[in-house]
Amino acid sequence: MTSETTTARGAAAGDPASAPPAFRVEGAVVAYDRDPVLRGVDLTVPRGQTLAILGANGSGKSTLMRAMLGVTPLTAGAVQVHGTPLRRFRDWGRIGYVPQRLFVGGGVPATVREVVASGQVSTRRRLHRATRGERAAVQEALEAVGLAGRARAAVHELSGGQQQRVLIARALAGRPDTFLMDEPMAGVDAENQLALASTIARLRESGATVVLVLHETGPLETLIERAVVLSHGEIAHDGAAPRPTGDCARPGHDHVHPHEDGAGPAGGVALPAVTGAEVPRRD
Ligand SMILES: Nc1ncnc2c1ncn2[C@@H]1O[C@H](COP(=O)(O)OP(=O)(O)OP(=O)(O)O)[C@@H](O)[C@H]1O
Repeated sequence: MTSETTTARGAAAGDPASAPPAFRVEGAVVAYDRDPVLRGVDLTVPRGQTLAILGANGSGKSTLMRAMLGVTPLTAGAVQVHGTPLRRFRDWGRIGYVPQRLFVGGGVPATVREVVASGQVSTRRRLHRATRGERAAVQEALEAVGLAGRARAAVHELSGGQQQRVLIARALAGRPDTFLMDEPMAGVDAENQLALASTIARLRESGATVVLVLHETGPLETLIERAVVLSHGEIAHDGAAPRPTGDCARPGHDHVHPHEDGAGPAGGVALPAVTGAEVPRRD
C-alpha cells in the first residue's frame, strides 16, 4: 500500500494532541433484554491511538464497538465522536468500520472490487462516476490486503478469510482516519495476518486512530499502545497489552475462542501489574 493510501483524511492535519479525542464514552450501559451487557463503561480514545479491546466471549467487546458507532443504542450514558455527540455526528467519511464476520450470502453477486468501492459511498458525490483518485484508492486498498488479483471474483466465492480481507479493504477505500475493526484477524491465515499487521502499522504511522476488538493480540502485539480488557461488561484492565500465557503463548497458536477459565479477565492472558488508566505513549 502506498503512503498516499495510508495518509488518511485529516489524520495528518492539525496537532493530534490538541484535537478532541476520537471517542469519549461515558457511563455506557447497554441492556439488550434485561441484564446489562455493558455496565457503565468509561473510555476515552485519544486521536491517533491504537487501542485493543480484549476479553472473553460474551464480555461485551463487539457491543462496546457498536455502541461507539451508534449501531447499538445505549440504554444509558453518552458517546462523543471527534468531539461531537454521536447523534449529531455526520462526518462518517472519517470512520472505517470492519464488522465482525460476514455478510455476503445470496442476493445479487457482487465482485470484490464492487464491495471494496462501496466503502466510498459516504464520500463519493452522488450520481457521479468514481474519480481517478477514488479508483486509485480502491486499487490500493485491494493491493493492501493482497486481493488485487481477485478484484473481479464474486465475493461469495472467496474463503472466509479472504472475505474478511475484502471488508478491511472496503474500510480502507474511503480513506478514513478512524478505524474500528471487530476481530479483523479471525479466519485469516498466518501469512495474511502479517500482511494485515503491516497495513495496520502503516495506518498507525499515518496518524490514524485504530480501535480493534481482538481475542488475542497475536501479530499486532507490538502495534498496540493500549489494551482495555472487558469482563462481564466492565473494564477490568486499562493499560499495557496483556501478555499471552500457557497455550496462548505458543508460537503459531491459533486462538479461535478465548476461555473464561480463571486465567485472568481476558482468558488466556496474564495482566501486567499496570492497571488503572496508565496508557503507554507513542514515542
Ligand atoms: N443483538 C443482541 N441481542 C441480544 N443479545 C445480544 C445481542 N448482541 C449481543 N448480545 C449478547 O450480549 C453479550 C455480549 O455480546 P458481544 O458480542 O458484545 O460480546 P463479545 O465480547 O464481542 O463476544 P465474542 O468474543 O464472542 O464476539 C452476549 O451474551 C451476547 O449473547
